[in-house]
Amino acid sequence: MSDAQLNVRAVSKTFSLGGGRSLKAVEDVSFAVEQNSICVLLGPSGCGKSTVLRMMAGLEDPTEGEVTIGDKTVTGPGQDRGMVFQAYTSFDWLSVRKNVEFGMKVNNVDAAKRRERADHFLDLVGLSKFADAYPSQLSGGMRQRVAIARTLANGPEVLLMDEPFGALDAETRWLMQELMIDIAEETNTTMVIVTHDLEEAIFLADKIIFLSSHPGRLKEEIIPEFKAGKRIGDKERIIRMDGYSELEEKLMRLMREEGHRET
Ligand SMILES: Nc1ncnc2c1ncn2[C@@H]1O[C@H](COP(=O)(O)OP(=O)(O)OP(=O)(O)O)[C@@H](O)[C@H]1O
Repeated sequence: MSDAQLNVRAVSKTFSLGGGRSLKAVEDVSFAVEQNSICVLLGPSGCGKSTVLRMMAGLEDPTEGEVTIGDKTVTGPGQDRGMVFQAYTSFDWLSVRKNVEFGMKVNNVDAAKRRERADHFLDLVGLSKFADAYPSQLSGGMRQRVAIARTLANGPEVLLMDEPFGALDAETRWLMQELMIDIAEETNTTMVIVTHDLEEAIFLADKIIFLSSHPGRLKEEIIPEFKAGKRIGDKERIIRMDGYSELEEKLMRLMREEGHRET
């Protein structure tokens, strides 16, 4: 596949720790994210997943290398990319609908269009009935759905998500993962998702980028071949498919190797 929308090219990141000390968090990482695909960044804690995602978002500058979207180099945040974090980032003094309209309002989208788009994305994430509620009245999973709807309503080409379901209980997490498959199918948004949850990675990914730790290097690029290029929106089904357990075992082995390397 050569229709990559996003390219991470030979990217390294060294953080200055003060007092003349520095930490190389990411070293010479390259990979491509194809248009309309879901790419999962996986690896042990501290391997640099968030740092790579933040460079894609333009929130950190690479020390070496570059991130490109189409033929443009990323030099800072931009409306072509939307970001969803683990922590709920809703505006608690605004209703759910106003939360989703927020970015559009900043961009001077007219009121009728804002409302129409907000209602569309609230429907997509299953929150139409809660449009007039306030975030404090919602569960964690619902608040994260507000954040996703708000980000999608701004029309990004790429959705960047950093452990988006990390704070949720197992059952809600499961439902959110299934929802993300529906959203990817419906909106054709390219997604890059950071996780350290193996099951989440296998379920969501068209491609898994596995990073090794200290510094984060590309250890393996894995296509879950057993899905045969299709997205399976049903977790119970995917877990029973031939090839699922083999991939899970492989990822567990990679995680264990990297865990041992750290100690
Ligand atoms: N702003 C910063 N200044 C200094 N060091 C940093 C900074 N941000 C990240 N690091 C370091 O870079 C390394 C990679 O961090 P990063 O958060 O990208 O890893 P991660 O794989 O996302 O971890 P986790 O899964 O635990 O969230 C870590 O050693 C971290 O301490």
